[in-house]
Amino acid sequence: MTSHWILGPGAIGRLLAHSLSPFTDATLIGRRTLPEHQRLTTPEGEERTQRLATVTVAELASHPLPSPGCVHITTKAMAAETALASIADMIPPTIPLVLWQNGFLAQPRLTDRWPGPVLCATTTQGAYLTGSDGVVHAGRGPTFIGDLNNQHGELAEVMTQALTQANFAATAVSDIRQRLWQKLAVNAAINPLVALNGVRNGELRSDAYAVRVEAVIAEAAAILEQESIAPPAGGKGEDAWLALVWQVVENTANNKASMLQDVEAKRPTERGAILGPLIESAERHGLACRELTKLNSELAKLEAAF
Ligand SMILES: NC(=O)C1=CN([C@@H]2O[C@H](COP(=O)(O)OP(=O)(O)OC[C@H]3O[C@@H](n4cnc5c(N)ncnc54)[C@H](OP(=O)(O)O)[C@@H]3O)[C@@H](O)[C@H]2O)C=CC1
Ligand SMILES: CC(C)(CO)C(=O)C(=O)O
Repeated sequence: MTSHWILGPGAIGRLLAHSLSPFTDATLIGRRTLPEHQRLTTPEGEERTQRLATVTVAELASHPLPSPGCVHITTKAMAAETALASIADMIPPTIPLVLWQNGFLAQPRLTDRWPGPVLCATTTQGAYLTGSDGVVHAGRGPTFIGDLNNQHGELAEVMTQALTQANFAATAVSDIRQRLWQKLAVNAAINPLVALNGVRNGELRSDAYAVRVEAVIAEAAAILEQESIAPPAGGKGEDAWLALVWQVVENTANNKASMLQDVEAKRPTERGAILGPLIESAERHGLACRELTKLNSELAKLEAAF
């Protein structure tokens, strides 16, 4: 992979740019001008400043760059299509995309609409921004890459090699759809409740919230079965999902989940990409989704007040 454009210079976008830049040609593309000198704080607390190639969409339009080898889209889920549309005239439609969003919103839509290959990544790397020139790499974790129709296995291999060489450990997989939905299920059980109640993940274990967590999992487990998404760790149905969610709550007890961070910053949440596909699937299959719909409405009401 010769050159990478990274569209969406947020936490994941900057982490990717910091990782790739020492090894290959990587350009961060955003809506606003960013300082060239960007600071990365590693999980070990080390600070490194690098000069990253950054450009705005407007600058790209007036001073085109040579076509890249691929475009990583690292916006939030609801912004991915608009972001791609803003540069679509500047790249051949055969360029491979890599979608880094949580949930399952941008992935099926862009797989259907983009003529070139569309890879999807699901990552457990953790990162957050500290102003316009800094990103904190809070925790390392694996990344899995594949495409929804399993037609681009070789490309996924090339991409994971480029990332792994840049110390961004990644593995090509043939079951990315399963993995995206599994992560979505965990996010649906944790994120809306902590965001609505302003609590850290571990609080969900208290009586005040546990019943609602379990109600979400019961609805999600039935929906996932209809979507042919295997329960985690070879387990069976709702119990396996419950065990996974409580394990993640335990492991991330002290975390402020991403949706809570969005609510605190009065930013729109990714509810449409996380709760949306579950509710849409429940409606299609005639399944109950009262708790999921209630969470979605409560979040919509909260966001409307921002
Ligand atoms: N951060 C993390 O640890 C993890 C994040 N993810 C997922 O990765 C995705 C990205 O998350 P994250 O990096 O945290 O999000 P951020 O909010 O930090 O970054 C999103 C970036 O996209 C930019 N953007 C929005 N619209 C456009 C546009 N039209 N053109 C160009 N840039 C645009 C924003 O810029 P602006 O400032 O102009 O709004 C911002 O820089 C999400 O789906 C998230 O769920 C997954 C795993 C871990
Ligand atoms: C698993 C969880 C909920 C951990 O905080 C997460 O992925 C998020 O914050 O979005």
